[in-house]
Amino acid sequence: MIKQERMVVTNQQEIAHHIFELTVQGELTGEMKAPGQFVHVRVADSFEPLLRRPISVASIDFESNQFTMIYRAEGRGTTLLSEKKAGDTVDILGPLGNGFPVEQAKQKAYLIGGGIGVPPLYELAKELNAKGIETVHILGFESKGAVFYEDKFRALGDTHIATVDGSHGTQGFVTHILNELPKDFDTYYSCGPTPMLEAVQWAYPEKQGFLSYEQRMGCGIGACFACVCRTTKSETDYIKVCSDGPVFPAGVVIS
Ligand SMILES: Cc1cc2nc3c(=O)[nH]c(=O)nc-3n(C[C@H](O)[C@H](O)[C@H](O)COP(=O)(O)OP(=O)(O)OC[C@H]3O[C@@H](n4cnc5c(N)ncnc54)[C@H](O)[C@@H]3O)c2cc1C
Ligand code: FES
Repeated sequence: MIKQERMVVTNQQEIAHHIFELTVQGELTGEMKAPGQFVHVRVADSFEPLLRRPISVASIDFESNQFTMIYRAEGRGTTLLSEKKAGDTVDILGPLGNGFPVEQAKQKAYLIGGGIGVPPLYELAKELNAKGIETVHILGFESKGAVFYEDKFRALGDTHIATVDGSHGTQGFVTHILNELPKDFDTYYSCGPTPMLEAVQWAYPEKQGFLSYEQRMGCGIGACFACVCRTTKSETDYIKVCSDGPVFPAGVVIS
């Protein structure tokens, strides 16, 4: 069930350049169903900025009723959010959308992420590992200073890093790493910039894949049509990324 709750900040820290890890506590956590779901965050108590910011759930701890988000503070809203301290409260609406289908992987999965698309793959990796699925993580960032959670992913499986400027790991994009890796997996999951999702789909036309799309949002609950995309089904068929997605099987969304 979707809830709106003033959740309590239990921790906030900068874990890479302009990248913040924010953990909050409250009953809304208990409603989360799948990795890849997101929440809609009211970044300030003032009238402005009015629109909530969509942020993915990066990690869930049901025992302590806490979940963690990882976000890049770049615009006005996320910069305001980065000023929250432990003990403050944040107005959160969620959980929203449909996440990654964990049950679809059989033995081995590739998790492919780019930039701020990496966070939801962490909870996904945890849940797949808990089910005995081997995960390989292929993660792309701008530069060494923007890399986060490398050790946490390594603790869960084979992890490969690409940076655009070559300051860490392989120079280039995740696709440079994919070209070198065997195709011995049954399912891939991906989240990141749309051109990256397109490239991943092209790389594995024969594999089962699930992609998480990012789209500008208004309501976040399927009521305003701000986030519609066309689909491959027909000229007139549309989906709403917020409520039908953000995760879709490969080959469904025309981006
Ligand atoms: C389903 C989903 C999950 C996301 N998960 C994460 C995450 O885990 N970590 C993270 O850092 N970012 C994530 N994003 C992107 C994040 O929502 C934007 O970076 C953020 O809204 C920008 O807000 P701002 O205040 O920094 O920028 P501003 O420029 O002040 O934003 C102005 C308006 O544009 C919208 N907007 C700007 N950029 C984006 C964008 N890329 N996607 C959607 N709306 C945008 C804002 O929501 C706001 O309404 C996600 C987006 C979606 C749709
Ligand atoms: S954001 Fe309103 S319908 Fe998707």
